[in-house]
Amino acid sequence: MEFRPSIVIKISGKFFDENDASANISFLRQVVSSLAGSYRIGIVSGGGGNARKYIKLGRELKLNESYLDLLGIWASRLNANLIAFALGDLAYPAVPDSLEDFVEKWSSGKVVVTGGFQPGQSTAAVAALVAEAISASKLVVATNVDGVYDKDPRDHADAVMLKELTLSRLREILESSQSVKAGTYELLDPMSMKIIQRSKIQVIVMNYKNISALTSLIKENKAIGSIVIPE
Ligand SMILES: Nc1ncnc2c1ncn2[C@@H]1O[C@H](COP(=O)(O)OP(=O)(O)OP(=O)(O)O)[C@@H](O)[C@H]1O
Ligand SMILES: O=c1ccn([C@@H]2O[C@H](COP(=O)(O)O)[C@@H](O)[C@H]2O)c(=O)[nH]1
Repeated sequence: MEFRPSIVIKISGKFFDENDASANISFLRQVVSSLAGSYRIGIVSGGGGNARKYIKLGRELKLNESYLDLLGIWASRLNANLIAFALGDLAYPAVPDSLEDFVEKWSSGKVVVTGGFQPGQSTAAVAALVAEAISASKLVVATNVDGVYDKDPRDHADAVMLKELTLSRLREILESSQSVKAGTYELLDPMSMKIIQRSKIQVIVMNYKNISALTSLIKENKAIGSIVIPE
């Protein structure tokens, strides 16, 4: 069988909270179907508004962080199931619950869609772990901003987008917003950055509104969003 390079696409949970979420998912399906003949694709989805809603309810009920994370994991798995179902025959029809399970399902040759694995991390860490395990050539982080900024663009109108940056610079930028509390992770959590560093995974952060550009990003190496150099 012909070799197909592997890529991982991490979709922010915010993707599922947009008014046009079903149109977004249809676009994603078109892109995945146009790439699947030449690339092996792993998809990781975030938990989004559902995760935050259930984590907030759990926090009001004084549940511990581990249970709150589990609620977030279930929300991310719900989103993952939606994508897997929408991809139909292209995707493995069940969502993995661990890295071992992911690898087993990956051996089917199909697209594998996953949510969270275990408490204490975000789905960005899952994406990095999966990318490492399948030796992905790229990890694409599709989120609700155009790339990595020198500070959080949600809070700073003068934030400047960086087309290229090192992982160390990204770590410095995200340092002040790094948290390991359920539902509060932003963009890339500490665990994801450790894995990216040790396996030298190339990361591209882009806006999911531009999802149709994924094809030229993957096939032609077109510069889109921010590229994070793992050094
Ligand atoms: N320096 C920065 N550059 C870009 N985005 C940043 C930065 N600092 C913080 N952010 C925030 O990170 C958010 C993106 O994180 P993202 O939505 O990918 O996380 P997620 O955990 O996958 O989402 P969710 O929790 O909704 O599932 C942006 O909305 C942005 O406000
Ligand atoms: O492996 C994982 C993945 C996720 N969580 C928890 O779920 C929420 C939602 O995931 P996001 O990546 O933030 O969208 C996350 O905040 C964690 O609380 C987890 O524990 N383990």
